[in-house]
Amino acid sequence: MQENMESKPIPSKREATWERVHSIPIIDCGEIITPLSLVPEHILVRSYYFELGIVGSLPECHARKSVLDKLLQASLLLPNHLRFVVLDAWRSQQLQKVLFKQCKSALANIYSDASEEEILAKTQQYVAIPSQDALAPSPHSTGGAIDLTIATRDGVPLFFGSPFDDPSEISNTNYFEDKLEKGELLSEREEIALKNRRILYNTMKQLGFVNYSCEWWHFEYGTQRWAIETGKEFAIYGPTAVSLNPFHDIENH
Ligand SMILES: C[C@@H](N)C(=O)N[C@H](C)C(=O)O
Ligand SMILES: [Zn+2]
Repeated sequence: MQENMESKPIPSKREATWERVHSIPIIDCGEIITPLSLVPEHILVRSYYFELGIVGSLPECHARKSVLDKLLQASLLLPNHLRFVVLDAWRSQQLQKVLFKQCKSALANIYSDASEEEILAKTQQYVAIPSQDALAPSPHSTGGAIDLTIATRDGVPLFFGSPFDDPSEISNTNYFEDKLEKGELLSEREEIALKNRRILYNTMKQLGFVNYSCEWWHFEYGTQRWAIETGKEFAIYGPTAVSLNPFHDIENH
């Protein structure tokens, strides 16, 4: 199974604009949002922004129930010595705002000659505009978006070629595939990153997730982007809220 996952190239794609993404209707199916840390034998959860102490973050990661179910099934496709590590999933509006602001100022520092408009456009490549608009939500506010990586069961994070949330071209899911296509030789480390990106992409894809092509770690199910890429007429997840008690639904039945 592993060989297939790491040898299958990631197809290149043209990412839809945010405008196009937000033009897709949403009919929320009302599915519950659930904590992701209750199946640690298959999925590890490290709430990345909480560990960084960013306001608006939670110690737990939450997603829609089907996202958890699919993630669990995808985890069974991973080679036995590997495990998914979820870094973020449902996101509060407050957190989305902080991430947007932080990324914008980091990019403004890097591209000091760029105009405000250019910086804004670049920022939107790496962080969605904070929105809980029922027609145009940021993907993470729906519980259908998930940021994840892979580690070995003995605790070593796999190498993906760029750190999580690095706002640069090397984070493009296809970065190493593109190099290969151009006939460039990959170093040994780059070969490893290429294979690890393929493993993550192909396992998630098999369960119906779509990847955001600027970020090797970002996947969606049930969202507007998912609807575009899977040919659905409408998205099934709109913006939602999280109950801080994971057993809330059980207690209410
Ligand atoms: C901030 C980053 N981890 C991320 O999730 N980016 C996408 C584009 C988003 O904010 O939806
Ligand atoms: Zn994300």
